[in-house]
Amino acid sequence: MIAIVGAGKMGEALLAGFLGTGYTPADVLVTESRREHAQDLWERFGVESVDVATAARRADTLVLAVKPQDMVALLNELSGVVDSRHLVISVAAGVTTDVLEKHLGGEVAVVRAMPNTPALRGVGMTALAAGTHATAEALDRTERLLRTVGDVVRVQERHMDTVTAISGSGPAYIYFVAETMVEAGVAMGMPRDIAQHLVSQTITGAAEMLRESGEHPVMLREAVTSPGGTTAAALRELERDGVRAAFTNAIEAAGNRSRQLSEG
Ligand SMILES: NC(=O)C1=CN([C@@H]2O[C@H](COP(=O)(O)OP(=O)(O)OC[C@H]3O[C@@H](n4cnc5c(N)ncnc54)[C@H](O)[C@@H]3O)[C@@H](O)[C@H]2O)C=CC1
Ligand SMILES: O=C(O)[C@@H]1CCC=N1
Repeated sequence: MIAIVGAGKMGEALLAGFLGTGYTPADVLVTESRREHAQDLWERFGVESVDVATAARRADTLVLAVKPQDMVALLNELSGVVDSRHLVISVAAGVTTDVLEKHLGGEVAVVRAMPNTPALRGVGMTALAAGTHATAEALDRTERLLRTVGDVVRVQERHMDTVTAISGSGPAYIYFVAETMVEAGVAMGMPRDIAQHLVSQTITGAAEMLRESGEHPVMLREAVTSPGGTTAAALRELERDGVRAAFTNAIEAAGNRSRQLSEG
C-alpha cells in the first residue's frame, strides 16, 4: 500500500499517474490537510484520505509531497510512527536525505526523488538518490514505482539541485515558451485555438525528434534553419535579445533556490 502525504499539484499528479498505470484506488491512500481537497480527491479518484499515523500504519511506502517549508513538521509527526519496515520517498525540492533521516530518526529507508508534473500522463521524468539506510532493494522498489509514471534516472545526491532546476521546474519553462508562441500567433491575427494547436503539436514533435534521434539540439535546430530564411531571422533576434543568457541565468537561479531550500 502506498500513501501520498500532501496531494497538491505534484502529489496529485503522482496519484493520477499511479491510478492510470495499474494501481487501483484500493492500493493508494492520501493524507491531505485541506479537508475539502481530500473530499474532492475521494469524489474524483475514489481514494481514501487518512491521517498521517493511519497512513504510516497501513502503508509500507510513503510518498512525501508537502512543500519544503512544511517538511520538517511532517517528519517530526512521522518520527516514531515510521520504522525500518517503511520506505519513505520525498519529492520535496532541496530537502536532503540527511535532513529526512535526522528528523525521522531510527534507520528508516529514505529515497529523495525529483519528479515532474508530466507524471500525471505517464511521461514524467524522475531522478532518485538514496539515503544511507536505503538498501539496493529499496531503491529498486522506488524506481519500479516511479517508472509506472515515466522515466527514471539515478543520480548522486549532489546533482539533485541541478535536476530540480532542469527537469523538476522544466515543464514550466516549456509552458512559458508555449505561452509566448501562442500569444505571438494571436498578436499576428491568428485564432487562439489554432495557434495553440500549432504550438502544442510543434513542441510534441520537436520533443519526439530530440528523444528519438539522440542528436544534440544544435543539430536539429540547424536542420530547421534554411540559409537566409525565416528561422535564421528569428534566431538572430533571440541571440540579440540575450534569450540564451536569460535562460541560463533562470536555470541557475532555480538551482540556487533549491540549494537555499536545503539550508532551511
Ligand atoms: N509542482 C511541481 O511541479 C513539483 C513539486 N515538487 C515538490 O513537491 C512538493 C509539493 O509541491 P506542490 O505540489 O507544487 O505544492 P502544493 O502546495 O500544491 O502541495 C502541497 C500539499 O501538501 C498539503 N499539506 C501540507 N502539509 C501537510 C501535512 N502535514 N499533511 C498532509 N498534507 C499536507 C497541502 O494542503 C497541499 O495540498 C514540494 O516539496 C515541491 O518541491 C517536486 C517536483 C515538481
Ligand atoms: O517550484 C518548485 O519549487 C517545485 C520544485 C520543482 C518544480 N516545482
